[in-house]
Amino acid sequence: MSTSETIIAVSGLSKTYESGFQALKTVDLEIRRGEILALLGPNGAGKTTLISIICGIVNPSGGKVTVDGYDIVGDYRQARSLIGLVPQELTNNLFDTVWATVNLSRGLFGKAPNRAYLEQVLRDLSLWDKRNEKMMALSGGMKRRVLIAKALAHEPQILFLDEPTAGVDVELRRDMWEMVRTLRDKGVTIILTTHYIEEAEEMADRIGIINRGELMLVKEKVVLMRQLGKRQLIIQLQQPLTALPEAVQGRAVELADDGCMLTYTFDAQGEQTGVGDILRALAREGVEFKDVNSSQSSLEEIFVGLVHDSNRDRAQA
Ligand SMILES: Nc1ncnc2c1ncn2[C@@H]1O[C@H](COP(=O)(O)OP(=O)(O)OP(=O)(O)O)[C@@H](O)[C@H]1O
Repeated sequence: MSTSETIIAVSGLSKTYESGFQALKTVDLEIRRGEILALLGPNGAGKTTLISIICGIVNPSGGKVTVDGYDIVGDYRQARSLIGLVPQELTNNLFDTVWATVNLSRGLFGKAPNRAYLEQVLRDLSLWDKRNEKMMALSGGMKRRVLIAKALAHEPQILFLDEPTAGVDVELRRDMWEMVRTLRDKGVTIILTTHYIEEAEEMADRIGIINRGELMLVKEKVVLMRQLGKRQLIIQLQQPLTALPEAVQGRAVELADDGCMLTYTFDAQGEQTGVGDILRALAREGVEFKDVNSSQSSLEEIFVGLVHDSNRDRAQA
């Protein structure tokens, strides 16, 4: 096994479906061993297409992907055996039991039987008590848990989760996050696609944003939030103001909430935030504060801003 930092290398990857629709346009991406990478993007952005190509389900139209050095086309079996995929859609044979489903999946990858390992996987996913039940008798949430167990059955080094928590209840979502963290602690590389930005915010080490078949950026989550996030100082006033105080005119200060609140937006990265200046200037003018606090824009605001700006630029082009 290679120990290089990159476990999946995607270069110049493109996909045009038979309909002529170009779902991916020259994607380059290096996924690091042991990281949790979240791929965010609106509906139809190309997330599933990208994952499906890496997992060997969809053929690329151009470019190259290697998984731990194995080419996904030329060395398909080796590459695929390193990967577990939890797809969006339920794909199980409804007449099989939970145990048979998971055991069969392990066998398909040519792995020797390992009852103890599979028992642990089922226990971790709260499925052990259901092991003898037929798939058709399970609830939707339980079926999803089986999809995860199936993906883990052959002890993959890499786990892809395609919108793992779409439509699942709070408990399953929490269990899934817990499981993802445990797997990461064991060194498994995890790639998840999601519409839930808070999920990426909570879980990911790095975040990739896909829009219209293009990977717009891939960055460390903390860097992304620091670079693109804006901070805001929110000042609640004792007495409403009818106009912006002169001392803060020309600064990024706005009067809101019928004159009862002042907001000051500043660059979170800047060396000088200007917060002290603003507060002193207001105090000098006799403005009295009821409450002062600050907020950091969320990943959701950053994401919406980025995708919105890019779509607007395209429309204007
Ligand atoms: N087999 C196919 N033939 C033609 N077009 C397809 C095919 N599969 C996907 N597409 C199109 O490619 C685009 C990207 O789809 P994809 O499923 O990769 O997006 P996604 O980002 O995963 O979206 P979602 O968040 O809705 O799952 C969509 O416009 C989709 O309609």
